[in-house]
Amino acid sequence: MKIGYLGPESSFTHTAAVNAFPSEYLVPYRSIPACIKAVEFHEVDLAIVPIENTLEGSVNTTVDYLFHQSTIPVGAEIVLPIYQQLMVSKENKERWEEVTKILSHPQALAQSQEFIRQYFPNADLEQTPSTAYAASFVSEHPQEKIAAIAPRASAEKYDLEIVKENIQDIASNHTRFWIIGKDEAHLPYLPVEREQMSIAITMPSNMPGSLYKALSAFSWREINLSKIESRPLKTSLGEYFFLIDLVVDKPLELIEFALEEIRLLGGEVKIFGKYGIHTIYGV
Ligand SMILES: O=C(O)C(=O)C[C@]1(C(=O)O)C=C[C@@H](O)C=C1
Repeated sequence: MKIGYLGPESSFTHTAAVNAFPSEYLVPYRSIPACIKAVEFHEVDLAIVPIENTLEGSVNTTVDYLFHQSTIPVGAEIVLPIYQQLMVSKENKERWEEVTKILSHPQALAQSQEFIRQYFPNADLEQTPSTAYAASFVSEHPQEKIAAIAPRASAEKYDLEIVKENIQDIASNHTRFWIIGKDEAHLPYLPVEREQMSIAITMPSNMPGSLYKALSAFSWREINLSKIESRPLKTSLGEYFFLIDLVVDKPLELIEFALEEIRLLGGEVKIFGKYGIHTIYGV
């Protein structure tokens, strides 16, 4: 089986992929849309993409692409602890405080903003396609006064020196990843903690209390929501869809009835998938 991921090797997504699929063939891609397209064009069987982080919230690129441009189902979720490290070339390890530019993926820069404000308030911040890409760039430009924020695995892979450890704004930082694709996602090495369903609903714009009415379909059936968030529909100002995660601890029929009730109210429902959540520990 071929599994696409946001590369290069040693990115957080790569770590999630290695833990989920230790013996499958992993294929790196340069962006999240490229990973999703690789599934659509059958270049890979499944892909793994980040969906949400404790500190920074939803990964909008993933949410928007899956909502607007794709019908690929979600088959499983992986939760990975995220520790950000500041790393420089071996040549710069004694003078890391002179760094004038920090490179990383926007999510990693945002997750480390308190650290950056405290230690490098004047540094330029440059966004890269992934954390591992930032680390590889630093290793290719060893003389430049630049640093990368990336995983420990990237420092090992690109022979960089970690000069400040675990610089993310909170100790307990996690990212959720979705495994997407038509094929079933079998993860024999990672036990399922619980089941969840993710959906997007769009309610008629001129209906007072439409969100309240939609949510009551879950409420009176005692279906628990673990997330609700609005995203722009990209049609006009004030038009949104709602991304909702439902806890699946009751018969599925009950959820199906609730979704049917929302449709009868005039709402549109897109089901991303019903899937198991697997947490990776000790990485
Ligand atoms: O850049 C990486 O290493 C990634 O795998 C991407 C990504 C993300 O998009 O959220 C994954 C986990 C971390 O939250 C930071 C970055």
